[in-house]
Amino acid sequence: MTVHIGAQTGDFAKTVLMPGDPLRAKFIAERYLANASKVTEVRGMMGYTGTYKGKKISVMGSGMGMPSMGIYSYELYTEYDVDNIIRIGSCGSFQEDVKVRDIVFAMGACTNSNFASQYGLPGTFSPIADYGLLSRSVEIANTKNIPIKVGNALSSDIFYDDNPKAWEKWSKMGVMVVEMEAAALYMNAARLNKNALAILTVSDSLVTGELTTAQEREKTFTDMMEIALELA
Ligand SMILES: O=P(O)(O)O[C@H]1O[C@H](CO)[C@@H](O)[C@H]1O
Ligand SMILES: O=c1cc[nH]c(=O)[nH]1
Repeated sequence: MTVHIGAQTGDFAKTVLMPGDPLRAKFIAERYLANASKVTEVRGMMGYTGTYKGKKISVMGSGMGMPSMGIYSYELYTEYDVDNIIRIGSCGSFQEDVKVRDIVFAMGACTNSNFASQYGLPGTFSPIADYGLLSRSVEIANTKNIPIKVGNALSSDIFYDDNPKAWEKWSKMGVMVVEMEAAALYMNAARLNKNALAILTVSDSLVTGELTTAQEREKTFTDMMEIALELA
């Protein structure tokens, strides 16, 4: 047990799927996992372990933002011997050709957060996905005939930006989407010699203003969930 996770040693699988929303974790456990049992619910951040096609898999919410993902991923890697964390999140599109419901694999995660300052590096760090997880996820998507995009994401500390046009500068640099956790996950994985990947579904577009509902974000982004389950 940790301060933030109520599970016992051995309760988590080597691979944990992590949506931001704990209700998306519950949905995945109920819909896809056989013999799922709840292993933690401290602070309402539900985590479950069960099997998918005979493989032991866990799924747990990360909460929103880099501090929350920073805490949960660190504890899973260091206290529960987890090797792989696959974030399955929603994101906003920065590009005209990245449409609502498209799936984006975050090869890199730019950030406006100060998370990396803890490492005291003499320069900037580029948080990147594990290549093995990334390349296998591309193969899985191709096999399933699910179209995907692979590219750069922004992990932002800010959802409601004082400057509503701030995203346009990231867009000019080819950054595809914005979300709020991948960079912290990638940095924890790098520092702890573990593996991570963020698979994202576009829930809204900063370009067009199109939006999906909270319920759609919880229950309908199933292609992303199924790719992550095959990858685990
Ligand atoms: O749908 P999730 O995984 O929570 O991801 C995105 O949604 C939340 C903001 O609405 C942030 O956590 C962001 O990263
Ligand atoms: O962080 C996020 C997630 C979804 N949509 C956004 O615009 N931002």
